[in-house]
Amino acid sequence: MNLREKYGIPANAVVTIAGTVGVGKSTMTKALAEALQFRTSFEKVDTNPYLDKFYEDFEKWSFHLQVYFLAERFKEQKRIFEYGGGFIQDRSIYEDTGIFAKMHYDKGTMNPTDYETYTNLFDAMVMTPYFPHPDLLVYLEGPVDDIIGRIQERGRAMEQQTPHAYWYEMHERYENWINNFNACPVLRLNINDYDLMANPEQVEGIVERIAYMMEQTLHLRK
Ligand SMILES: Nc1ncnc2c1ncn2[C@@H]1O[C@H](COP(=O)(O)OP(=O)(O)O)[C@@H](O)[C@H]1O
Ligand SMILES: Nc1ncnc2c1ncn2[C@H]1C[C@H](O)[C@@H](COP(=O)(O)O)O1
Repeated sequence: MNLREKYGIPANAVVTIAGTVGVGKSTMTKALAEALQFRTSFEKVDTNPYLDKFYEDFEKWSFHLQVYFLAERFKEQKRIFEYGGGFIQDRSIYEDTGIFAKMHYDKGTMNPTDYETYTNLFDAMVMTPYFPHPDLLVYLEGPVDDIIGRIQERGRAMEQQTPHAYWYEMHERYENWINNFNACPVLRLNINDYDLMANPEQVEGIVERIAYMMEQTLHLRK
């Protein structure tokens, strides 16, 4: 019996992992997918044709990058829908608009017309049958300096060269964003409370909390 069966998590569940850059989403996605025998939906960073350019010149590439991410995430959403669920998704589509696009618009590195075009496109795309909300959003949080340390260690040059002020601002925005998020149920996990790299067996406790949360929200919906 795998952990999904042990804790009664539906085989068609969709769990999305959210949190700031470097917090540990991909690591969590892999661990949960293995534990639950679910498929994964990852952000593809290495093949993204805009990401490097974006970090070099936010103003020039913000719009291109957001449209690219939106298309990629929508394709993934469609794939999840076609398989009938059973997925762990690395980053939610809500963060693209609620964190990244908004942050660059507010900072003046995405112009107002582009921002309006992007948000119109986003609203039109997510309001389709291909866009069921996830059953649960697992939100990873932790001290910003620890997270910056992980970004430095991971070694993506474009992120290492980005001023720390960018990560501080993003971290603060994430806090505000999650406190107001209500598109689906949320399970908050602090990165100081588990370490899946040193102690992979801790995934079971996380699965248990996911199952409990899902059961509670199903009861509430009945
Ligand atoms: N528990 C942990 N302790 C230390 N480093 C970690 C831990 N979990 C993840 N990392 C490392 O932190 C970096 C960022 O993790 P990752 O899962 O890629 O984050 P994200 O997908 O949120 O950007 C990676 O180099 C990863 O190996
Ligand atoms: N919507 C986005 N806008 C700008 N940058 C983004 C967006 N989504 C992801 N990113 C960046 C942030 C990181 O540099 C990489 C991958 O993110 P990660 O949190 O490490 O999975 O893409």
